[in-house]
Parts: sequence; C-alpha cells; structure tokens
Amino acid sequence: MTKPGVVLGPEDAAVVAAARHFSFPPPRTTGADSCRKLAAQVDLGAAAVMGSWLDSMKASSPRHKLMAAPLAGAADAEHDDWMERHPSALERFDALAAAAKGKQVAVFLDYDGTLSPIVEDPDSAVMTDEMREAVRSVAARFPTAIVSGRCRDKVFGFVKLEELYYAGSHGMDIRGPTAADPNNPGKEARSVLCQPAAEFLPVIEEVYGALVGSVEAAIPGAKVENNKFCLSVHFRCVEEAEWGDLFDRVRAVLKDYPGLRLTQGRKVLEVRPMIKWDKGKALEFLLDALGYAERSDVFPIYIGDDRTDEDAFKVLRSRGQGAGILVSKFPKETTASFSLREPAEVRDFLRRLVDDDANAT
Ligand SMILES: O=P(O)(O)OC[C@H]1O[C@H](O[C@H]2O[C@H](CO)[C@@H](O)[C@H](O)[C@H]2O)[C@H](O)[C@@H](O)[C@@H]1O
Repeated sequence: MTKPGVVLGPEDAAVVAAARHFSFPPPRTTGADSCRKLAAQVDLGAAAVMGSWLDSMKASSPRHKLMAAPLAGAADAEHDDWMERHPSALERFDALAAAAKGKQVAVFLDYDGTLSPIVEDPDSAVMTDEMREAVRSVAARFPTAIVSGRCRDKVFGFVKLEELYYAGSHGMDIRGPTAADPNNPGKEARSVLCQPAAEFLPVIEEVYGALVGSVEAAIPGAKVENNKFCLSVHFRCVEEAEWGDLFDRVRAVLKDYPGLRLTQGRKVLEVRPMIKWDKGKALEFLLDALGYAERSDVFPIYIGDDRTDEDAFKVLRSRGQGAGILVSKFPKETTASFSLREPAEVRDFLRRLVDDDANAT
C-alpha cells in the first residue's frame, strides 16, 4: 500500500465511502471533542450507584442470542443496522485499501479477543501459529505494535515477535522492537520507552497484595492479575450472585487509594492509576515515535475488541486518519468504522493487507 509519490487527500477516500452509510474515513472533530469523556471508565467517585456497576458488569462480554422469535427478529434488524454502520473490514477491504493507497500504513493490534480468543483462564490465552505468522508478515511490511492491558512481558511471552512495538499495561509501558527493523536491516533496534505511571509501581504492588487477600482468597473463581502498572480483577469464573460482593470488596480496598481508578473490560475490573493515559494516548505516542505525528499521508489501522480500545478509535476519529476496526460478533456502541467478527477474521484481514501490499509493489 505504500507507493511513494502517490498521495491521496482525505477527499479521495471520502469519495470511496460516499455511497455508504458508515462514517469512513472518520471525520475530524473539534478540540472540545477530544476532551476525554472516558465514558466506559467510571471513576470510583462516580460509581456511587452500585446497581449501575452490576448492570455494566453483566454487559461486559458478548451477549448471547437466545430469544423468542419476535425478539430474535428485532435483534436481526438491530444487527443489520449496526453492520451497515460498521461494515466488515474484510467485505469492504477494497474500499479500505483504496483509502490507504499511497499512504504509510501502520498497524496497531490489541491482544485478548483480537489476536487470541477469549478463554476462561487468562494464562491460557495463547495465539495460534497461523496468527503469529500473519502478524510477522504484517510487521515485515508496516510498523506494527501490540497495545494491550496485559503486562508488557506477559503479552510478549504470548506473541513472541521481537520486531514489534509493545505497549503493555493499557499503554503505560511502551517499548520499541528488540530486533532490527526488517525494512532496514542495517538499522539498530529502537528502544523507545515510555512509562508515564512509573511512580505508581509500589502502590500497585501494595494493592495487588490487598486484592489477592480480600477478593481472590474469599470469592471462588475470582482471580487478580498483576499487569505491572495496573491490575485486573477477573470475575468470568465467579457465580453471578457473588459479583456484588466482589465489587464491594474491590471498592473497599480502593477507598484508601484515591490515586487509583476502576474501569471495566470483558468480565474484568481494571485498577489503574488516575492519570490521563490510555490506549489512545499510547497510539499518539507511538505515531509520534515513528515520526508520523505531523504527517497527513499516514494510515494507522487499529484493531481491538474491548472498551479500552475505544480510546484509540477516538484518536483516529479525531485525527481524521486511518481505520478503527472493532472485533465483535454483536452490535456494540463503538467509535470504530469497521468490524470483524473474531480473531480468525483478524488473521484473514492481516493476510489480505500483506497480499495487497505485495501485489502493489
Ligand atoms: O487489552 P487486551 O490485550 O485486550 O487485554 C485486556 C485484558 O485481557 C485479558 O482478560 C480478558 O481475556 C482473558 C483471556 O481470554 C479472559 O479470561 C478475561 O475474561 C478477559 O477480560 C487479561 O487477562 C487482562 O489482564 C487484560 O487487562
């Protein structure tokens, strides 16, 4: 997709999308829009209503379609409408490729639910060799980063590709490739490093211990995961009747730590430092580190499945650049332009990106 000398303006891509009902490329928004609303990231002070947290915990993973016929019909209509607004990135691949033509593509990938399927045990969320091969091929052609809520070392342990950028702990721990750039074999590996929450390390360690003692030890199925600059309290394997107790226990621990906030992912509560940093900020940092911050001929593609990925989708929308792709089988509120149903489709999309670039050169 990188054809030097052929630079298309945003209006070209707008023509590509003109006949469609979805918003692509994302329109530039005003400065006011870029104020972080963090809609899905409710801080503890705002979480006075326990019921709303429980509702949100129940909705924190894909819904299952077990409905009576009339309701199923309504759900189908809702799904069709959503697909019109967030079409499949595979089905609309040609439009996407046309918009990216002549631009520098950069690829940003969430891990859980995007490169690996969601499983009950977080330590078993391995990715397939086929997926690894697809990511390796993409990284050989475009700068590629993994942006994950996981601790950076742990996600590297799953992905095992040294040529990638890694942004762990929801972007609070960023590092460049440890292997030489395959596009510039003579160039040394870059050690970009960004740790905006370094001062929170001791407090995160302390709260990890407290949550293990108060939540993991007391509630069957609960699991606290130490992600270095943030923590995950998993409730996927906890009986729903215990979720209220689990939330109360987490809140009781956190009340002594006003510098921390609580957000939600898929059947997980996330404890994070109260700093203005998220996957969107990490995306901006990486674009800057790559030297793309001021360039208009850059086409970042961000693929993710979680609420935390919305911050990155919003950044693309406010820059009016690239494509956000949500991985979901079910309609979800999202700022992403496109969708893919599951990790297998992500793999196929990555393969098409590579093939398309190979055919263009
Ligand atoms: O940003 P991500 O790479 O998507 O990481 C977000 C969280 O992912 C993991 O939890 C999720 O996946 C688990 C394995 O499939 C699943 O058991 C859990 O219910 C999901 O929430 C990871 O374990 C967390 O630490 C990450 O924050």
